Amino acid sequence: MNLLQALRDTGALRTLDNALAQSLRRLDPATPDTVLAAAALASLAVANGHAGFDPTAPQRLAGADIRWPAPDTWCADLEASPWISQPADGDVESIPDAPLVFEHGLLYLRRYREYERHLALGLRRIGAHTPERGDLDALAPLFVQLFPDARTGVDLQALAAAVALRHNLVLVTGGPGTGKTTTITRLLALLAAQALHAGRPASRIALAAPTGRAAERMAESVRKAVQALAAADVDAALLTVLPTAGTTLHRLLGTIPDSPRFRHHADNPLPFDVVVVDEASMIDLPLMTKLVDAVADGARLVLLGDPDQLPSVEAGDVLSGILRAAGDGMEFPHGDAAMSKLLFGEPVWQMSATLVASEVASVVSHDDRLRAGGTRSSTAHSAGHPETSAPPSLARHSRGFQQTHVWSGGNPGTLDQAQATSMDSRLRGSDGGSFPGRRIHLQRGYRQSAALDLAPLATAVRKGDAETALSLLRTGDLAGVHFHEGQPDPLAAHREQLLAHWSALADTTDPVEALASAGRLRLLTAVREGPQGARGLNARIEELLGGSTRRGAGPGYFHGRLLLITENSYRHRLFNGDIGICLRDDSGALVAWFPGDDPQHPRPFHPAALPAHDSAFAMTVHKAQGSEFDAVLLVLPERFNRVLSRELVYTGMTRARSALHVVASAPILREALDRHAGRWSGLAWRLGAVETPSSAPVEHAPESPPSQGALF
Ligand SMILES: Nc1ncnc2c1ncn2[C@@H]1O[C@H](COP(=O)(O)OP(=O)(O)OP(=O)(O)O)[C@@H](O)[C@H]1O
Repeated sequence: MNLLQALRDTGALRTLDNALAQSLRRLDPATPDTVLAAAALASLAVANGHAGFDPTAPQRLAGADIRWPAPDTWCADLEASPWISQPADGDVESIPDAPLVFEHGLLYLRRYREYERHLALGLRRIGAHTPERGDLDALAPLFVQLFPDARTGVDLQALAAAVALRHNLVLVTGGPGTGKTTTITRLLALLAAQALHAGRPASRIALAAPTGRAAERMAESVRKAVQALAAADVDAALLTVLPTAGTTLHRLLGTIPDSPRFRHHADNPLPFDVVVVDEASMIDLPLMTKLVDAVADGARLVLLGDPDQLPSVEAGDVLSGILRAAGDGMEFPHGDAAMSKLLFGEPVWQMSATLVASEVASVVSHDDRLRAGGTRSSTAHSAGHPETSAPPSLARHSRGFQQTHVWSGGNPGTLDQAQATSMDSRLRGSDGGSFPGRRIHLQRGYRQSAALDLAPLATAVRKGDAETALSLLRTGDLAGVHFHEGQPDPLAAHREQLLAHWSALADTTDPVEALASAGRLRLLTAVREGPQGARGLNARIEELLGGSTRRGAGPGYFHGRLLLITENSYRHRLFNGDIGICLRDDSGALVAWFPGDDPQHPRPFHPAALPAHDSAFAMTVHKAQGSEFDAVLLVLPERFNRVLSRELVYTGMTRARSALHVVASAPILREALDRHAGRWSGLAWRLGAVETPSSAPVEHAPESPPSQGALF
């Protein structure tokens, strides 16, 4: 049997994938079967979130039982096909007549290869502009006021702000509560001061995020950070020019009805000097390309995100590609005496020692936290054990220096100059090559909650350390974390508490109050279908609520029903992931309320006039990205499903603010943590990182067969 037929028989291909292969066959009946199958798989790859398809690892995409062609012969067939172009250089446009492109080991649909190429060029264009440095001495007093810890050598937030003063393309990454938004707010105050000193108008600043909820959360964090700066006596003239509202990327770029194009693009760039975008891990390849395209020449782009979260549902994994190409910022500000003086008030060689000391200190403090949780000794870590908690780049810097005074005393000033020079040369070896973007990874969590001690568990999950995660869950020592092992049905085990919460939602007719209460608890699922899927759970919850308290309500909608918008509607200004609630008004009519720009003024809709929506008592982790809830019940399926990954579990868990309930079995949790949700992408390579497509983090092949059906 031929390969295309075998793929069709497994049910792996979508109609669209098959249609592409069939049209190539119709146009040229001599097209080899291996090329047709590869074309279908390149199309399927995009639907699975990849930018292209790697023919050396097809089993990651489909069909455990298929006899795949030998990679060499398959690649040779692709290279010989007239349907497939092979550009001589990653920066040149591929031949428009060829619908496919084979480049750096990946077979792309041409459109996605061109998105990647445009994105790489656009990022380089933004990063290539060096911002005016202004009078750094004049900025120093404010810098010290904003980052009082910088001079003691433990402040990566200060480093991030300093890097962002010096570079136009900056990524500030870190887990929840590591101060990404706080840092950027302080950076914006520094930029305002720079403009004031130089007699220039204040920078025009945009705050944006992929979803409405994420944009709202970001603006809220910025407002809080501004209040904190005001309380710390930062000049009010600097704070009044800072933005207080956020917007979605779609609104920022300006949608055009019934068109995938936006009003802002290279020829009509965004009217902003600084564009700050939160939740960057959620942005897919086409949207990031359009955003970057629309950033004006000379403007800054600051991306914030948590690289351990799930990648975008749509094709891309863009953030991870950019991160792999960007330097880690640790070389900064080598050779830049004025900058290092601003940051550290010290000469350059001492600055390097300070940085290393701060990194070692952060690994130590992380180990201390783990030890406090009673889970493991810090000895192996402190000796530079490969399992160090720091990301690889930082861990690399930390290793080998632990015998110095820095390690024993934690005092950055105690290194001698030879040691510092040796560190300095290692640090210099870590720069971002030719790619001008810079990244700083914040490590210290500041959002301490007495109610929820999530950090040790989140760290174990992020690292894929299932044994530690299970032991933390089982001992029950982490405040606010509960493990419901062997109780796969949350509606059986916790029925009374859950129903009490949802019934209470209907106790009010005030939409502001009801929307606030709606965010208190959420069932998050890995999958949409099946007994532990969002769809089935919602149907059962609706029935339980209707049966217990809402008898007589009309079909579909009822007072207290939570709604989740599942498509973007610019006409309604409602977007995929927005959550609302149905309430009866004084006349008895049901009204669907959704948050507006001002939380005190939600917007009413007629339920029947809403864009596509589901119930939102339970929702998938994918849909919950960018949102937080007081209590989260994270429900994993009983059977293995290929959507499971450590990123999914990490994203689900970190949506919780004060209580996390994990409903899962140990084997499924182990399998989930053994897998990465990584994607095939050539972006890092295009941006100058040295790697092959298969050296990027990609998911492991599942041990048990994947279940079929729509997953999210
Ligand atoms: N250097 C700091 N010192 C003290 N508190 C801080 C510091 N940085 C941040 N915080 C506090 O930590 C909390 C989280 O900060 P912030 O919202 O900036 O984090 P984030 O990384 O943007 O979080 P998220 O990923 O959830 O958006 C806030 O209450 C903030 O005031």
